[in-house]
Amino acid sequence: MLRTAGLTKRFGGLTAVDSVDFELDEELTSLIGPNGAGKTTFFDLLTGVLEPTEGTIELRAGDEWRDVTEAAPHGTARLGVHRSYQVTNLFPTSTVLENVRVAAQAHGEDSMRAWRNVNAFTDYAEEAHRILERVGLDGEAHTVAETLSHGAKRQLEVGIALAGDPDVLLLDEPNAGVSSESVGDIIDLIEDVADDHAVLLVEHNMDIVMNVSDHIVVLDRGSVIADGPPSEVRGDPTVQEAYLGGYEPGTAGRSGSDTGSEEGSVA
Ligand SMILES: Nc1ncnc2c1ncn2[C@@H]1O[C@H](COP(=O)(O)OP(=O)(O)OP(=O)(O)O)[C@@H](O)[C@H]1O
Repeated sequence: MLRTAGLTKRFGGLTAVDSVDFELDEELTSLIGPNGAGKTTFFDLLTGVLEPTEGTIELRAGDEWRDVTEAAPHGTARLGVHRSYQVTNLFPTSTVLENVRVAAQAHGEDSMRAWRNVNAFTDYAEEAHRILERVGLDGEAHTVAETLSHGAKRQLEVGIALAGDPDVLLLDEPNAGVSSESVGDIIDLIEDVADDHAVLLVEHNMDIVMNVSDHIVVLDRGSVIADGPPSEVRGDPTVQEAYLGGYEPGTAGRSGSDTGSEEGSVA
């Protein structure tokens, strides 16, 4: 679905992403690594927020690979790469339904869908309702977004990303700030969207990562230090030393990185 070759980003003398060769298939891949490893910078490169210093990014379109290295965020979104943001990216005073409907409409107008017609408003609202059901927010359709719990906001962000009808979904810490009771819902949501999207997940909660991932890529100081299924990556001594030293499995009820050093999370 998406691949990079030699992808590099330097900020002055600091190499934040260092010659990364990466491929995302129809699966759920997690990108993990210590704070400052380059995960957010890698996401920013994939979505066109940052321009690479070197290397290429390609997206598969049918049987062909399309070079999207130079694409701006709007362009990568139109080509099917959508991201749910670590920092909340909602219209806070609009309802849950409005947030998703507007995203669906923006995408529909962009892609000039055939069903754009006089009933378009209703169509987009119906699509938004379907998405809300999928992300578990159908009961909150008329709630004002800013009044939602942290967990529900993360669900809404995923809903907004889904409204763009993505092929590739980049999930940026969907568990950040989520209460322990809601972690199970977030896991269910991640697994559900991974059924029909290629998903790249950045997440500090290792219980979530080890549970949901088909594949894990470990970054350390901008470079890939390990790449494989969870069972392999977990036992890799280099990964243990660089990142997983403090990880104790089986504590998935705890929240993510922005609440500090929690059981099940390493940073
Ligand atoms: N705009 C920027 N200008 C200069 N340096 C930057 C910039 N953005 C990131 N960096 C640096 O690049 C490195 C990688 O940062 P990045 O935020 O990508 O790491 P991360 O793995 O996402 O970390 P975290 O887990 O804390 O979110 C860090 O050393 C960071 O200080």
